[in-house]
Amino acid sequence: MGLTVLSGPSGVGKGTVVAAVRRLFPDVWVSVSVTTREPRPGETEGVEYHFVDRDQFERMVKDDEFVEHAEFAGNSYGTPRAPLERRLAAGLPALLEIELQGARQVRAAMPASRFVFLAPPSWDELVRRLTGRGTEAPEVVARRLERARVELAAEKEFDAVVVNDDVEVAASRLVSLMTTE
Ligand SMILES: Nc1nc2c(ncn2[C@@H]2O[C@H](COP(=O)(O)OP(=O)(O)O)[C@@H](O)[C@H]2O)c(=O)[nH]1
Ligand SMILES: Nc1ncnc2c1ncn2[C@@H]1O[C@H](COP(=O)(O)OP(=O)(O)O)[C@@H](O)[C@H]1O
Repeated sequence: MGLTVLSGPSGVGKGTVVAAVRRLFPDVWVSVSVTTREPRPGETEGVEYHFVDRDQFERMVKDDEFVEHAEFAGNSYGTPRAPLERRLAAGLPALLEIELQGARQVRAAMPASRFVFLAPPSWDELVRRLTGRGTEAPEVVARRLERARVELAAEKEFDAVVVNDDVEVAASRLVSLMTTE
């Protein structure tokens, strides 16, 4: 009942599944990451992310304010340490949605955590989702697809795999994995 880490390739639907978890299971606590990426339309400071500039991010790294942090497609992302530690110290479950390098850092630092891989129903469906979102320029999509190939190969490092076919089914599977021993 401690920490669950959700990872998976860009475009598989991690953000969508986590949004469904927030909606259907409002008691589940989800860590809010810090990023240097620009907010997308509809994103709100403090909800999807805390948006900071590079200097602020670097200062937070130096001050050891992150449990883990990584570069992804030209931006930095990190998990704030203090709120997560407060949550876990109280014996309550917590969910992180992070990319592969971060998941590996958490595995090294907190090996008792549960690692869940969100997988696409197929490669073609992954390409469709990543292209269909329409929020990134073509070269950014290409960079993310390249990265997705590497991330798909890491599936076997994870404790459990959830296929994101239906969003609500995937959200329910994730939450039941979080709450079973
Ligand atoms: N290591 C790490 N990765 C993160 C963190 N927050 C988000 N990510 C990952 O960064 C990647 C890019 O996120 P984002 O820019 O929101 O794009 P999207 O996930 O493709 O919608 C995704 O794989 C996220 O899971 C974090 O705090 N640490
Ligand atoms: N189960 C699903 N079925 C169909 N489309 C999905 C599903 N889950 C997510 N999507 C769509 O796929 C795209 C990528 O989802 P997103 O949550 O942004 O992925 P990630 O956070 O993993 O990069 C979005 O357009 C989203 O609406």
